[in-house]
Amino acid sequence: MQQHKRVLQEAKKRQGQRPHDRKNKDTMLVEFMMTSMATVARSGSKNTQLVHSSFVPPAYPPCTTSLDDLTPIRIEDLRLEKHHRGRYMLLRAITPPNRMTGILVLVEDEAGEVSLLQLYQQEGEASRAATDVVDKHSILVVKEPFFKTTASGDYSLRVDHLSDIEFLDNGDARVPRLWQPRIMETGQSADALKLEGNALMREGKYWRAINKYSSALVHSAMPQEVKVIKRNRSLAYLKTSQYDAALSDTGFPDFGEETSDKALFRAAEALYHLTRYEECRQTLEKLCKLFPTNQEAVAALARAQRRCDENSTGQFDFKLLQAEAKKHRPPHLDHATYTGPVEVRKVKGKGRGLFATQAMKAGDLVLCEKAFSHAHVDDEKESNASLTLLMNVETEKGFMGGQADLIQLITQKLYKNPSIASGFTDLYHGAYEGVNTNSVGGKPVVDTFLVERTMALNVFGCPITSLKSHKDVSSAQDTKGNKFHSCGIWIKASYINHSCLGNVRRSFIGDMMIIRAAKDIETLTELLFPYEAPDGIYAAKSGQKFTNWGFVCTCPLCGDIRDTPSTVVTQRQTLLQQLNRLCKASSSSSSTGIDMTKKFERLMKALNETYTRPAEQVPRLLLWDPQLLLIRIYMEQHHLTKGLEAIGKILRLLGFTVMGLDRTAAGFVVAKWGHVVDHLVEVFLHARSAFEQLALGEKSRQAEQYARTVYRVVVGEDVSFDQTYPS
Ligand SMILES: C[S@@+](CC[C@H](N)C(=O)[O-])C[C@H]1O[C@@H](n2cnc3c(N)ncnc32)[C@H](O)[C@@H]1O
Repeated sequence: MQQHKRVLQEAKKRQGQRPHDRKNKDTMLVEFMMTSMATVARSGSKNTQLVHSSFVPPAYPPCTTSLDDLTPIRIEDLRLEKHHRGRYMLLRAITPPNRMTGILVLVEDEAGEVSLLQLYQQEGEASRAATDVVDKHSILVVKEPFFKTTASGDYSLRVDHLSDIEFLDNGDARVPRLWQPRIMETGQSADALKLEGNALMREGKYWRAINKYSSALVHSAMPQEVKVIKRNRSLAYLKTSQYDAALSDTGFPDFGEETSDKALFRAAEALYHLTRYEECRQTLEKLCKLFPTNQEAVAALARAQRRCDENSTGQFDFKLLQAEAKKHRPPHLDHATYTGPVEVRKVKGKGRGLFATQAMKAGDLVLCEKAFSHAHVDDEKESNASLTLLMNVETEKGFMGGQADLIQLITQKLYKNPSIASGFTDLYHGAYEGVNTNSVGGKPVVDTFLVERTMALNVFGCPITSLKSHKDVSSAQDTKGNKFHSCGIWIKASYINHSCLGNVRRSFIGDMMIIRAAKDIETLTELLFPYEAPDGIYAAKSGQKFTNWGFVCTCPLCGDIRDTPSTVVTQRQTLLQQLNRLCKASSSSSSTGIDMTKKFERLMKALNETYTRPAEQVPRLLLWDPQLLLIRIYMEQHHLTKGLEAIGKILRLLGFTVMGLDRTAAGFVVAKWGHVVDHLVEVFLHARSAFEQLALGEKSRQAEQYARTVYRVVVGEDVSFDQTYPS
């Protein structure tokens, strides 16, 4: 990062200069082809991790001027480190593309001058081949070109905003004569072009088919023919995830005369992907009525109905969701979002926040939200994967893997489907001011840097499922400390502010985020969860944990960390070390004698005395772990009274208020919920076991209910409870 900063500073010194040491065309061609060959060789070799690293330039806005109002500029006239505002370049690719972090290609202008062109935020190879984006002989326009020095000291045109580039069709009047192919499509009929489009569709070349159909439309004047070509193009748009355009091509919402089943079906598909489930359902109902023998439509209607039900009732088949998350890679699940009784409100000092509009009980479903965008990183797969590393010298932040991929995924989604962009662009994006227009000349404008900033302030890491991480944590298999590389954006959940001691908790099943109340919540309470799970360590820099998010946490735990003198922290550490030694000794010897447990209790008491604020206000997160060990020891030894006492202690350490953890017939009640951790399931199950052995059936059932509630909060559902904890 520092080295690149120096490169950038050096480059800045040359800002505005016209470079006089540009390489000639032949040298550039040879060098480019050598680099391309090396990329291919690297990607083909086994057991190598291909790291594509790239430095993000200082943020700059996309072009918001219509092409008609821009004037041309040639490569020769470009100045270094400059955005040539008000200008455009007409270019032709003279090489096939090379895919690195971006797509690289050599281009020439009409004067035959050559430059490297770097295109960023283009789709990944898996969804669109680089040659489908730009290939040898592609003709394109770069709006307000940015010319810069590359990390290797060469010069390049760099395009970060998708909307700053426009590809021209051969038939386009702006294509210079010199670059026009010998056989022009202008001579072809609309019907012939449509047939070519159909052939490309059959070959799976959807992007090229779109171009063919678009050319056909230019040459067609007959309404019926236009309708057919558009209907065909709508399928190509669906295949390339351009749902707004697909919907528009079907003639939705009135479809005109003689509505075809294909148009209705494609409109319904587009609506489904735009998550407009109710309109999708209505369209399919119409289709089923008009074409009652269409079995595909019947199945699609049933699917749309399920999404509508999930959306309105919050009833999900969680067993199915878990099975799907296990099976699908990436784990992108086909389900709707349910939004519970919540609303966005302003909060003093925090911008906006999410509030409960109804009282909720611990375990209640607040949100079950489908990711707006989700980047899956297979944590188990280590080799031969390509990894993107983006470094922003301006903000001194780096994005790796999932987060770097997410910027590209979101940018593409917004560019392809402007109708759903506002959900994302309305999210908090700090001080970055985006451009105040979202379309120019009927084409969407997407600001990559706004996407990057918004992503950084709203992204959440996620496991493949919280069920898996719960099992890992419970069996002490979690060696990564819950650091997940997959990540995503969940729009509604993004309005939730941070507190280390939140009242709701998020969990995941694939790309579905499930938020449940982790406490009983009163109406109009602000919903809060920890952005990072608190560890209870009293370190001086704990308060700086959230500087990346632009705030300092003021929750009671962080307040206590700040107020606790270092002498107390040292004393606590010494006691904890003694306790750890004792734990190790107990695990290596088969018997855990009375002496040892007494020592344990003494140390725990001494540790508790180092805290001044009641655990009800500030949970003692460092202590529940050893306390759990004590519970296990007592339960193993069938010291049920001691076991129940120890359970009461752990719950109080975590801020719970409980009653009835004894041998009496009085009910076992959690009067107030504290901080929920995964191991609480085990704690309540120990209580169930103790009560069972004491023949206190009702209390045992109650303890199991609490275990299930905690499980629901940490895993997201409780249908898998019996399998995870067979009795
Ligand atoms: C995911 S957004 C949460 C919603 C945001 N408050 C809004 O207005 O849209 C994260 C941003 O909210 C603000 N925020 C979250 N928790 C906060 C807290 N405890 N105190 C102050 N600001 C907080 C910070 O600006 C943070 O970067």
